[in-house]
Amino acid sequence: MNYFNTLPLRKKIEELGHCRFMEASEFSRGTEALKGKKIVIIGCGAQGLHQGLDLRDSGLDVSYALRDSAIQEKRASFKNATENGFKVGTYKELIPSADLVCNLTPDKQHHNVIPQIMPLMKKGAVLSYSHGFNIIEEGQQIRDDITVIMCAPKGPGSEVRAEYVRGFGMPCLIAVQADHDPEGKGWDYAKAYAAGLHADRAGVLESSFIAEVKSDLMGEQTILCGMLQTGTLLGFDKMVSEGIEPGYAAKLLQYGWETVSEALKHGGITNMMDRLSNPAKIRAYELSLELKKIMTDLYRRHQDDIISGEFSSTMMKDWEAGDKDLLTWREETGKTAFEKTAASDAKITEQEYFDRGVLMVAMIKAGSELAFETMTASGMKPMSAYYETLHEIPLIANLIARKKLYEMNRVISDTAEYGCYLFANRCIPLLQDFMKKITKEDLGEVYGAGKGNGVDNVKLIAVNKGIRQHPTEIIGAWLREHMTGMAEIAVATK
Ligand SMILES: NC(=O)C1=CN([C@@H]2O[C@H](COP(=O)(O)OP(=O)(O)OC[C@H]3O[C@@H](n4cnc5c(N)ncnc54)[C@H](OP(=O)(O)O)[C@@H]3O)[C@@H](O)[C@H]2O)C=CC1
Ligand SMILES: CC[C@](O)(C(C)=O)C(=O)O
Ligand SMILES: [Mg+2]
Ligand SMILES: [Mg+2]
Repeated sequence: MNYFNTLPLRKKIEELGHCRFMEASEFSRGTEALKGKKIVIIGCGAQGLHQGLDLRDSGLDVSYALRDSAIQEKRASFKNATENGFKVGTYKELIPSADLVCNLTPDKQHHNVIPQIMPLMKKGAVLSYSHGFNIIEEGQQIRDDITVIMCAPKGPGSEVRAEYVRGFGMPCLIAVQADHDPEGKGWDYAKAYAAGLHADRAGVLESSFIAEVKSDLMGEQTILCGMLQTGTLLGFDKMVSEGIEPGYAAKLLQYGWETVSEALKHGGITNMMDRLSNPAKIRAYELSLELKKIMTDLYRRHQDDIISGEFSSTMMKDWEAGDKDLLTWREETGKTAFEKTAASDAKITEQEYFDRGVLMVAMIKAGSELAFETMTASGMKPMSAYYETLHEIPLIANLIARKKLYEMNRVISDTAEYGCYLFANRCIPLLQDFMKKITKEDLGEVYGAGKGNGVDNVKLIAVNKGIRQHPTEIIGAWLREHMTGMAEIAVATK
């Protein structure tokens, strides 16, 4: 049963808006609450492996409980854990002595996994999640003596590790589930968990399971994955139809998202737009306004379906059908011309990715502002919407640079992958007419080459104002001031 839908409106609003930026001083005890405690992670995939490596490097005692078949067949999860020197055991061997059990199995498995592990957990143990789907959308019941917490990194597992290794961290939302903190230790555990991932170096929000799940689903379906998939597939076909060499088009898209969105991390949309020439900036701004107009209803539809539970019930029907839709969509994506075209070895400089990628910049701007606006209009707070949109875009774009859309959809959760295809399959037809007006100058060639940097002052001032006054820029500037340790990512191609 959908837990969110059982709540009175007052409670829904309160939980959706639960968001407080946690000060560095609140993490002064670091990982102390978890020191000497047995942490058992279930599942050793995208989040499981990388969180485990971070927690161990932070001096904590981590081992992995895997299902019997994974151990017997020495599957990837078993290899991930053992080759990294972790202790591995069955549920029966490891869970009874665990102080903290981290459920890092795929969301679609939670309703199977939790009933298996719950009887094995010792009295008063803590159960943690990195996403609220099972508790909120499925209404999973947990034993009364168990404390239920969340530490949800706002980025892919591989990047949770990469940011830690770079000396920074991944922003996290932490939460303690309502009525599931019988000993009052939930927040201490959640804070220590976040500190173990070095999330406090990037920003930790005190949140709720509800705020996390409703914002996370929205971000991943729209701007983070669905929009990048949409822009990539449409952009590639457009460039090729305009006579741009396919290998070059593939390269511009594969590495372009990563390169242009890196500018976001450091200076938000303002900085990304400032990387364009004046005429290109005005063009990107105008395209982004048009895109926002066309896509507003689609973004709202996705958020509305997430809030009402329509999205989760549709996806759960697909789980019951053996992932019929998911697997079809995955296969279709694999067969697209973009996925099948290898990037050429043509040299594209870092600046050229901006100059030749005006449409990509416009899509990132439109998509991230729209997702931010839609989330905040639905009761989620700006800080949380910022992490879920702007901060995370480059972290997802990195995955496309590595191995195209395949890599993005492989690394993100099953829930995100499903939502990504769902959105892209709706957005691609919606943007057909818009794409007819797109020229090679908007994507593929240098915008306004040879025409100089001159523009109308009044227009430029209005555009700059429009960019800088967006609420995502206001909260972003404040949050970035707290991210002093952020390290630059080495962009794949410069
Ligand atoms: N992917 C990401 O980057 C992010 C994920 N999250 C959340 O983290 C959680 C984990 O997701 P993610 O890391 O993507 O998951 P993965 O799909 O990467 O990993 C799943 C792991 O769980 C194991 N597993 C699968 N099915 C079962 C089962 N029935 N019983 C026991 N173990 C099983 C798999 O091993 P084996 O099959 O060998 O048993 C595998 O090691 C989810 O709640 C997700 O929403 C949050 C933020 C980002
Ligand atoms: C963007 C997808 C994500 O929410 C994530 C990496 O944060 C996921 O579920 O994988
Ligand atoms: Mg997420
Ligand atoms: Mg997610």
